[in-house]
Amino acid sequence: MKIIDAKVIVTCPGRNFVTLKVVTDEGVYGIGDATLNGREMAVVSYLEDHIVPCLIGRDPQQVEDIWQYLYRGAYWRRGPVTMTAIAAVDVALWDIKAKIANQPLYQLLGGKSRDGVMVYGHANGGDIAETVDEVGRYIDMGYKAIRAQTGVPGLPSTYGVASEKMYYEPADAELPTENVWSTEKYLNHVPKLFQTLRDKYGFDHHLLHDSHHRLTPIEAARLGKDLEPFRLFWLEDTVTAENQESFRLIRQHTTTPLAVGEVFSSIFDCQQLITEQLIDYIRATVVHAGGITHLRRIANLADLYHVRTGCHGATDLSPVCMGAALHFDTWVPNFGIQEYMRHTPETDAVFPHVYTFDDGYLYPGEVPGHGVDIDEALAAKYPYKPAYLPVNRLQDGTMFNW
Ligand SMILES: O=C(O)C(=O)C[C@H](O)[C@H](O)CO
Ligand SMILES: [Mg+2]
Repeated sequence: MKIIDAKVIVTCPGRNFVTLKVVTDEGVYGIGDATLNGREMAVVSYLEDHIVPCLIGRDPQQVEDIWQYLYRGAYWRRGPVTMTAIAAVDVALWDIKAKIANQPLYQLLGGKSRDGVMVYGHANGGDIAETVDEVGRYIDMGYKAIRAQTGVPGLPSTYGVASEKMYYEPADAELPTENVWSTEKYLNHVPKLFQTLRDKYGFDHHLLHDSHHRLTPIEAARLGKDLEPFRLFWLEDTVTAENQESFRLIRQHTTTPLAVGEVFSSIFDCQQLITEQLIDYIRATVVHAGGITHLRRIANLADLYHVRTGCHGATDLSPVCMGAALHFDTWVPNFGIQEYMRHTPETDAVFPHVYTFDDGYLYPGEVPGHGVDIDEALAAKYPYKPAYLPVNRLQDGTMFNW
């Protein structure tokens, strides 16, 4: 069997998605997600100009060898653009392998470790009262775990608070929108949200929160301590993790479980975080961390150190990534949770899929492969639209982390 074509498809059914379709001489094809929010076209070029020519004529069943060829062969290792492009190839090849085997992909990884994949949804509101109502809505939909984000008084906008409640999309403009941030206001407000949520709904549901890389280690330690009485499932992305050892300080001060890693692209971004047991959940994903082949290495390392998985699953990760992630989650022994932000009906129509949600769990489905396809004719009706993620400034104008 040989690869005869590899096509990069860019579509914007409300937001941009980049998809790689790898076609074989026997007619079997595989699909991989290559979406890197706000930097989509860099991955398109990486794939079209530098990867596709190297794929033609290769045996698609040599998934590991092709991964190594693309990773080692580039000489310039790692980085989000490279690893997203490699991930797209990897997932497409796993899809092909599972289709040839006539098995759902999780069977090739080692089979089922659980019946369903527990997911968390995103409840958010402009103020505490609205967020509390939204959490109630998620509980009514069957969710066992809910991330709660609220607007902060005195700040015109806050990360995680959306007008379109079910379909959060932060990449909202042709040039980056400017947001304003105050750590003091945020730190004073967030514990009140979780106090109100636990008072109203009790302790039967998992609650999560995302600080979106805006704190210093000592601020994160304080927030973690303040949130301890409310028993969070996790506190996410308190601190940017370029400096992995900064998590030591947070760890020394709080028992609130810590999650990080949605922007990680390789095992080296989290090696110290994992081996020193500085985190509880690793959020690296199939699409941004080198595909199933590389994410599996990260998860296996994490398993040795009591770290569980909690894959990123925002709307900018396409249904193709979600499908692949659900097969991974169904197999991975040290599974923690899977993020699940729903895609719009327009996106779901472009990417027909067999995964289903029921009572707080997602199920990958039983068809051969990862179970997600692309309707190319429909995709062509939604041309690429430039869209950037916002940037963030402190109240005095200083550039900050978004
Ligand atoms: O889903 C999350 O936890 C996020 O933080 C979402 C990110 O802001 C989003 O994926 C950026 O593209
Ligand atoms: Mg996050």
